[in-house]
Amino acid sequence: MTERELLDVLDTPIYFIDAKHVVVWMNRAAQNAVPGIVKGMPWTDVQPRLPRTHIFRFHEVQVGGEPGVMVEGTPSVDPALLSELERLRQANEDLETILDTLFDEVFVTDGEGVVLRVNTAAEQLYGLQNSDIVGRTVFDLEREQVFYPSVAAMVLQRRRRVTALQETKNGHRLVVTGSPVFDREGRIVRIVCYTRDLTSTRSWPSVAVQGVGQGVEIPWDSGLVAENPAMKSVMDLIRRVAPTDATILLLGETGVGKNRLARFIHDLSSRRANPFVEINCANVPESLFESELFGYESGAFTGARKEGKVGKVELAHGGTLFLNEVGELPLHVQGKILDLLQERTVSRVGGVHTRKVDIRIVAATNKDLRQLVKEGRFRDDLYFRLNVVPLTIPPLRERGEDICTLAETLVHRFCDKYQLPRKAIHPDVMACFLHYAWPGNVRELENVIERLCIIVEDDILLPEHLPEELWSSGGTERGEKDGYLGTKGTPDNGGPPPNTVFGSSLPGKAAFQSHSSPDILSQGWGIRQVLEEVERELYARALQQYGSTYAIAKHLRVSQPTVVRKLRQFGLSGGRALDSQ
Ligand SMILES: Nc1ncnc2c1ncn2[C@@H]1O[C@H](COP(=O)(O)OP(=O)(O)OP(=O)(O)O)[C@@H](O)[C@H]1O
Repeated sequence: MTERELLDVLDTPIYFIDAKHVVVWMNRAAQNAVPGIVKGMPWTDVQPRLPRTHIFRFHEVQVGGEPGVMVEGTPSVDPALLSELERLRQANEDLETILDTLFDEVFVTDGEGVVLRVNTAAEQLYGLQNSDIVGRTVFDLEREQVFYPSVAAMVLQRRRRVTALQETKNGHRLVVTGSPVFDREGRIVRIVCYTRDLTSTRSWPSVAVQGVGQGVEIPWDSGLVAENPAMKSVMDLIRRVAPTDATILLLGETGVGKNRLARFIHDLSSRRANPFVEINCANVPESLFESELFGYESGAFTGARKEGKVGKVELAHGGTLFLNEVGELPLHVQGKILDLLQERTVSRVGGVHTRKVDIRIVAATNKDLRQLVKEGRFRDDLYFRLNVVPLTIPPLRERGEDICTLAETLVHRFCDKYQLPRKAIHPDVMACFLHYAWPGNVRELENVIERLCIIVEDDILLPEHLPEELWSSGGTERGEKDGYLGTKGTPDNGGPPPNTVFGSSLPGKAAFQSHSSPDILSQGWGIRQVLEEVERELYARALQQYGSTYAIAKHLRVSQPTVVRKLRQFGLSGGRALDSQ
């Protein structure tokens, strides 16, 4: 190949000009770039016609054995475009740096569930290089159990923010919140997942996360939350037995939702248009039981209404009779209930007639009926009659998935109810919720959240807003029994020593003693003020001891952003310029 043939195959336009400034040769790219330029043309005629899309450089060369010039054009880039590109490159670099300094994992996908970015925290959580995650779909990663379930997949399915518990292949237990980002047409274009690792701070709820998308579809307007697999099984069974007339016995601790489920059973049955009548057996005085249940005829007893009274059983005709707290039924009434269950007839107190009733019985108790039978306080024949379809509702502490979803829906519900802007829940708060034993179950969670929604002015619920029993739940009965690690911790498990604040384990105990001494009472300090002072002191000492906000976060078992916020709040500078915030 000759030199000219070689230049002809190049994409860059090239012109050769001789010593008299006349074009003596040009390659094909040059002919295509500006048609009409021919050999022999003076360069002064050519130059104004050169395309602006190129930058032309001049090189001194020998042309036909004499000094000449080779003009070479390279595509030019708009300087504005160049600086925009540079700005974007810098912004991207900043974003990567910010993401990588975060303690927690951040995971971003597109609207198809393809992973676009993850920060370095992810490598540790999933035991994979970022390059092994980016570009894959969350569905594949879920299938390969790199993590399970995929919260991004749940967000795609539900088109709303989702918080759920997740387990990773290498044994990390995470609380993940995924938020959708929509475009103007309402399409999901990004899902941003923020992850909190709970592995080292608590035991996992006793039921592992499984079966997302399995189980029952609860009617959207039931408002019932059942994401936990054991709870899903309960709902599954309810769905199957509700349409039958089978007697159902709901078992479970106080506040787990027995009442709510009894109504749900009624609503799912063909009796839904007829009455749902509840009698709370714990609230009826023993002497009034029979008349409450079965009614009475006029003049049946002294003090009775002249016109008589229809009992609850008759009122429930065609519908459902809900015997709440059935374990409290007096023995003599138990026999009558047994008759009712067998005969489906009722006779009013003081009456001679029996009436047929068409009722479905749902009963509930938080007592151990078998134990009551053993103690002779509950008839065994009635127990067997009621125990046709027993449904045990797990306590809330065993339903981590439900805690997360309930907490979020309740925050929305109460903020809407009180016409307040909706609040977010900080992952540390969620972790406290997951720690806590919830002796009052869903009812207690409802109360806590309602109170928080009203009291907290910030638009995010933070650990310091929680009532004491919740933020110190690592030391609750459950925490200690199960070996949970909480904010109290123990020296054995790497947490701060017990009673760190007022105890003798920390050096410089004297600093705290002034607050813990009886003097404090005479100073008229409120508990909040005392706690704040102690917290300030603790942060001050941690800052002195560890220096870095990351190290403080690790030792105090809070997130690094919380440390930064606290140090600011208490006016404590240092911490290596707050470790880049
Ligand atoms: N799965 C759930 N989803 C949403 N809300 C629930 C759920 N379970 C219970 N709740 C709510 O929790 C509160 C307590 O529920 P409920 O009164 O049904 O409990 P319970 O087990 O009958 O309590 P008790 O034994 O004290 O009578 C109610 O406000 C109820 O609506």
